Amino acid sequence: MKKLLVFGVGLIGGSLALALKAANKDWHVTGIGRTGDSLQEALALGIIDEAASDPVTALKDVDVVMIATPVAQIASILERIAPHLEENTIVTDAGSTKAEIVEQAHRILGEAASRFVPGHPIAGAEKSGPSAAQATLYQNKKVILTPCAHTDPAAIQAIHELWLSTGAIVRQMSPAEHDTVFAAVSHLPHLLAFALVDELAARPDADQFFEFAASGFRDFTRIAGSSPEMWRDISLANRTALLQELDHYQASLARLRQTLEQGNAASLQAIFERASHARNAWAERTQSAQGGN
Ligand SMILES: NC(=O)c1ccc[n+]([C@@H]2O[C@H](COP(=O)([O-])OP(=O)(O)OC[C@H]3O[C@@H](n4cnc5c(N)ncnc54)[C@H](O)[C@@H]3O)[C@@H](O)[C@H]2O)c1
Ligand SMILES: O=C(O)C(=O)C[C@]1(C(=O)O)C=C[C@@H](O)C=C1
Repeated sequence: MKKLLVFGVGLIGGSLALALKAANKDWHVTGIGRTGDSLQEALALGIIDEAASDPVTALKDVDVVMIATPVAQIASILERIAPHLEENTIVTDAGSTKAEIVEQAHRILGEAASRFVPGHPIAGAEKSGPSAAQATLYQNKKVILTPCAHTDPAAIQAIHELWLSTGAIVRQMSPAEHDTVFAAVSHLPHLLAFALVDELAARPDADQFFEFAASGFRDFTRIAGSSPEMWRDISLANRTALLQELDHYQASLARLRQTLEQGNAASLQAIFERASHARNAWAERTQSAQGGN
């Protein structure tokens, strides 16, 4: 019997529990939450075998601790578990940002930081909570691990194998490289979607706009339905890289605005052709890699 302790049994932690159970019936999963209600829901859905409130007893004989809470909660959870971690317990996380979490883990866990394997599954949705969890969420999706030179290779291997068993494709990066990349391809797009919807919704005649918004608006803004707490925490934790991406985007919008103001059809066409070509080529590559994005 292998024991997994999940802090935060929502979309990401719950999907990991379901995927591991689907791959190997031997996993026993305990959940620790912020509210009793969501743990009861996770129990009822068969995501966890047990709900716990005291991390000290819950940590006994645990093989893997997965922290899948919003990123601003991770440091205080590490502080709660640090004094009670057993020699063989490996700690990992699923946070969407990595540099700040790695720094916190080193500071809080001390020696035991060698058994902290930072991770980030590149799979998700705009839905939250245990009811959104799915056993198949990670199939053919990338998971990024960001260990450092001090991370125990056996711990890295164990977390690598854990994700492989969910059907994921595992890659490694440095925390800084991770945060730079995901500021551009994940965090900025979420900010833009939130900003667009917020601006439209604040207009006195917003209802009319929403009444006629169709699939283009739906595609662009799906992610604005995501958890506000999660995205507040991601934005703040990756603030430096995100501000840089915002600057690039604002410069690009300013160029586009000028082109439009000038009525420069050739320039507009050139910008749209480059973007359309790059977007279609990316979509084809990710589709031909068995849907792995
Ligand atoms: N949603 C995505 O698309 C996605 C993808 C990859 C990674 N992530 C990351 O995974 C993590 C979880 O995201 P999610 O989408 O599963 O969110 P979620 O809201 O579905 O689940 C998070 C759960 O954590 C619980 N929680 C909050 N604070 C807690 C605490 N102090 N102790 C214990 N439980 C606590 C919440 O009650 C909730 O049940 C976040 O760090 C997020 O950045 C999310
Ligand atoms: O599909 C979505 O709704 C997502 O936002 C998933 C998404 C992404 O940006 O691609 C969001 C945050 C994560 O950390 C990883 C994946």
